[in-house]
Formats: sequence, structure tokens, C-alpha cells
Amino acid sequence: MQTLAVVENGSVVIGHDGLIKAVGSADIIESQFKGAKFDNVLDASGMCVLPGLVDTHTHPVWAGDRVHEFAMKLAGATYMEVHEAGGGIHFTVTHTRSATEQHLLDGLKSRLERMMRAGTTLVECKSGYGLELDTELKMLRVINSARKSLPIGISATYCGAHAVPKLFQGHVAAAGEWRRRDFDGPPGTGGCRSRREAQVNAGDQVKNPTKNRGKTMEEATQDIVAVQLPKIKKLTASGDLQVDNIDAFCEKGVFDLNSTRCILQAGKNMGLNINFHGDELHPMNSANLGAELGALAISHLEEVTDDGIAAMATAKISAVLLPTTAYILRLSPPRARDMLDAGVIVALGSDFNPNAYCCSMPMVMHLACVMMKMSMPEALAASTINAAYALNRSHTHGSLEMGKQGDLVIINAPRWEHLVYQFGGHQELIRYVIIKGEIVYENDKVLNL
Ligand SMILES: N=CN[C@@H](CCC(=O)O)C(=O)O
Ligand SMILES: [Zn+2]
Repeated sequence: MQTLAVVENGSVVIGHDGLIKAVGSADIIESQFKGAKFDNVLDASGMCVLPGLVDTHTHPVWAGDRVHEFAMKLAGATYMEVHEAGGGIHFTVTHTRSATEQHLLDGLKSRLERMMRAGTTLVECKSGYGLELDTELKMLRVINSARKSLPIGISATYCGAHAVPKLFQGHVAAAGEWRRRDFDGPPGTGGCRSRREAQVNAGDQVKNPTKNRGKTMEEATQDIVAVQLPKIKKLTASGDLQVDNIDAFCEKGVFDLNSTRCILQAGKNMGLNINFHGDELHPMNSANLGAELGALAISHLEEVTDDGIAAMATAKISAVLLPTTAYILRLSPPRARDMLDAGVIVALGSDFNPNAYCCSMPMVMHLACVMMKMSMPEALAASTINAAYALNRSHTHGSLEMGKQGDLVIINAPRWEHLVYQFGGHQELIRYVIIKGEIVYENDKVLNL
């Protein structure tokens, strides 16, 4: 991560299939492609060409902003105080449940376009502001529609275990419908309840919907494993949805280690990659759980232990670090240096959500350097190749290599480091963003800074 390969006077050739056909010295490529006809030639003299940025962690589908909570937090309220008082995720859940699908899609598309203009070409997008079947599916459908209508690459994550619902307003299944569901259950579901218990619980829900005013963690876990995941499995099998990853918020007062294990294992049994929130506000032993379950990535890790760091290094689990969270919540930042020194695959993400309203990976890289003592090459690697690894896409994304997707960011500066150094300067610096060889953003108002 310390030594990036920088090619002076280079060229990149992208084919009609959107893949990189050649990358290297301009002289060699010129002779190699002598006589070839190109649809489009961009002269990037004096500029720098970087791989498209990869944002590994976002919550971009929601209605209702939380600007009022920002004021509360500035006045001293902690994230958990706001959450426990029914704000935070719960506030967003209420607004997202009542929003139309079109409203959510419009919001998502404009946020993703904003991310593209900041150089992001592949982004992870979570559900998790529904906490019941109907709204979680609505969010996943919205992510699916955005994937079809925008050029930005999307890795979709089901995050139904983002919080324990305070007021359960969602889906109450008909008893017959519930009984038809194929609850995967044990083996490998840890402390999950049995299929029989799930059915009894379902019957209760149908007979007594008033019981569903809020849920215990165990009930929420059961709803995810026995109701939500089987439905998602059905919809992904029929091609109606594409879901890549499973997530849960493993935190004191949210989902404990056992419930998290149960949910993640059930997702893994369906073929989803495990990529979850762990050790953010309290040490939860999430890293060891991730190693036990074969997780691909764990996000946050502000409170990870030495033992957890060692477990992640051995298991090759990517640490998705989110400097905006520590910045906004005034937490101690995650120990990026200790993780890097231990050989952990460190990646970065914006954590875009109504609590941390940041769409810009260049700003995230800057924060990672200043707050977490990462070098600029480390921050770039963590926002490209390592970030692609965290989303299981490092074979197609994250670097300029032959055969990979032609996703580029071209900046109007003589050194690539300007993209990190000029805090908030990406809007003026970025000249082109290219996805699969197509220009998706062109900025002709580039200033000479
Ligand atoms: N920590 C949990 N989830 C989000 C915050 C989501 C929210 O507050 O709406 C995060 O990654 O920071
Ligand atoms: Zn998050």
C-alpha cells in the first residue's frame, strides 16, 4: 500500500466491452495500436488518471434528513442517546416506511450522481431503514432500479438488522403464508430458534397484531431469519432482486453477538457475503465472530481489540474504516496504523447516511490521512483495490489493469495526491469520471488551482 505504481506519460485503452485493453507507457501503446480507430480520444496531458474510487459503506436510501439531530449532537448528545430516545435510525425508519418507492428512488439517484461527480464508480448500498419485510424489500427494489438506470456500479446489502424496531408497523404474514416459508434454521445458525418456534411465533403475530408494537432483539432476529431472509432468497432466485451482502449492527443495545451470528450465518447460507457493523461504540468481539463465520469485511472497528486485529489479519477480513463517523460523533478514530502494521486489508468508506452526510471519497481519504495517520498512497489503495476486495470485486475493479473494468477518474493536477490534499477541492479538480469507458461526468469548469 505504500508504493503505488505511477506511470509517467501513460495511456489507457478501453474497448467497446468497457474493459481495459492496455495500460502503460504512451509510446509503447501508440505503436501497439498504430492504425487503430478510436471512438473517442481524451488528451489528459498535464493531468492524472486514477482508478475509479470505490465506496465500501453507504446507507443512501432514506427519506427525512436529520439536520436537527446534528444540532443536538453538537450540543453534546451522544449517538446512542439520540437512538435510545427514538431518534437516529428510528427517525429515519419512520420516514422511510411512509415514503413512496419513487420518492426513495429519486433521492437515491441524486445521491449516487453526487457520489459519481466526486469520483466514485462502485458503491456499496445498504437497506436497513425498514426493519420489517415490506420496507426492506422496498429499499432493495429501489437499489435494484438504480443499478439498472445509472452507470455507477452497485453492491447491494441487506441490512434488516440495522436496529431493533421500536414500533413494529410492518408486515404481518398470513399463517399459511408463513408456514410455506423455508426457514433454513440450524445447522450453523448458532442460537437461532427452531422452525417450530418460528411457526408458533408467526401464529401469535397473526392472532395478536397489537403484540407487534415494538420487538425484543430475539423477536427481531427471528423475524429476519424466518421471514425476511427467506423472502429475499425467493426474490433473488427468481431474478427479481440482486442482493450481494448481509449486514447487521453488532452493538450493545442493538444486536448482541449471538443474534448477529444467527443473522449473518443465515445470510451466508443463502450465498451472501458477510459484511457487517462491528465494534463501533463498544468492544463486542465482532472481529473474532467475523473470523469464525468467514466474513469478507467488518465496518467501523473503532473499539476493536488487539486480539480482534490479529484475528482479522489471519482470516484476511477487510477492515472497512469510516473516518466520517469518528469525525461527526467525536469518537476516537479506528486504529488504522495498528491494523496496517498487523497486515489487515484496510479499506475506506464514506458511511453516507443521515447521520454522516458525506458523499465524497476524496474527503474521506483526506480525513483518513489526518485523523487515522494513513499515508496518501495507503488512503488511495484503501479507496480502490482494497475497497474492491471488501466488496468481492477486486478481480474486476480497483486498479488500472488489463481485463479490468475501464473506470477512471481524471484530475486536472500534475500529481494525483492533489485529490487527497485539497480538502473539499474535488469539485474543481475532477475533469472526467469514466465508467466502462463511457464519460459519465465531464467538468469543463476546471480551475487552475
Ligand atoms: N452504526 C450504524 N449505522 C450507521 C448509522 C446509520 C444512521 O445513523 O442512520 C453507521 O454506519 O454509522
Ligand atoms: Zn453503517
